[in-house]
Amino acid sequence: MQRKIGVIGGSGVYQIEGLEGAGWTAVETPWGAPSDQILTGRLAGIEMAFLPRHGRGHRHAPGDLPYRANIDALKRLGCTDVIAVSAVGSLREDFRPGDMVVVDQFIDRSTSREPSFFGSGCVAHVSLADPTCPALSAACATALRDTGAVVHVGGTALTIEGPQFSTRAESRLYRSWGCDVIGMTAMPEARLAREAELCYASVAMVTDYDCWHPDHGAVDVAAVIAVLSANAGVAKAMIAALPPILGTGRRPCPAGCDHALDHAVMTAPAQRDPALLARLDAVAGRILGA
Ligand SMILES: CSC[C@H]1O[C@H](OP(=O)(O)O)[C@H](O)[C@@H]1O
Ligand SMILES: Nc1ncnc2[nH]cnc12
Repeated sequence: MQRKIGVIGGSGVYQIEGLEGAGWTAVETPWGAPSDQILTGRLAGIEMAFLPRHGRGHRHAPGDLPYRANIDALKRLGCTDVIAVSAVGSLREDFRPGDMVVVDQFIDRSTSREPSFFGSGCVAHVSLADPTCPALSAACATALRDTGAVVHVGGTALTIEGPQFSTRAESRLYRSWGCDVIGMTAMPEARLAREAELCYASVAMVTDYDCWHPDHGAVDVAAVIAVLSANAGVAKAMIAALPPILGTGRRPCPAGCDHALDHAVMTAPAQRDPALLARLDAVAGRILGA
């Protein structure tokens, strides 16, 4: 099987360079339109699909993002792997602005987002115990080290609803929970990638210390943009370094990300809603035969 890598670019990452045969494509999905057109092409022989999470020009707020359409569109285009790039605040002293964190756990404090492709008419429960793909995450960590960035492997990301940043009391609370970084978009993106049987890795750039740190001012957008601008090349350099690490071919995922739905669907075949099954054609066609 050929590998195809989807990249979801976060704040400050609205396109990637160097793709052969590059072109922006509009993708329709049963869940609506994705955040933007998708840039496809090849990087050192690997098929790539890049989607700016907030759209070019940063049009979409984190609470209103078409999370389901974004993941469906990447799956529909044939992506096997998704690398999600995000700007995050740090909740610990030793994760400094400019550092990169390969996140491997999430706590979800978002409040008004569609968290699943499934529902009444086709009920499914996938495991999220280990929500990121270890092999893809390890490849990202290797590629990041090649860029010379300071890399932290492993970390728990807390997702807030936003769009406001947190209060100091919330920031201290999340630290007391053992969270390492804070952002607004990792959830439900990671949930949906697992339901769509995609290998998913979360690569976060630390842009600030949120508002808990006594020696740093509270986060604001100017501070985030200053760090993103100073480190703009890191995420793109990571992507450029990935092809020789990953290779073009793809074996079954050792962690089983690509078979996440094997024992997940509860609804008896005769009770399944044909309209929902039709919407699940790309995401769950492998097991539903849709
Ligand atoms: C400009 S800081 C707030 C904004 O940036 C992050 O976006 P993304 O995760 O897409 O990089 C954060 O989650 C907020 O949406
Ligand atoms: N401190 C912070 N809180 C939430 N999202 C962020 N994105 C970047 N910094 C953030």
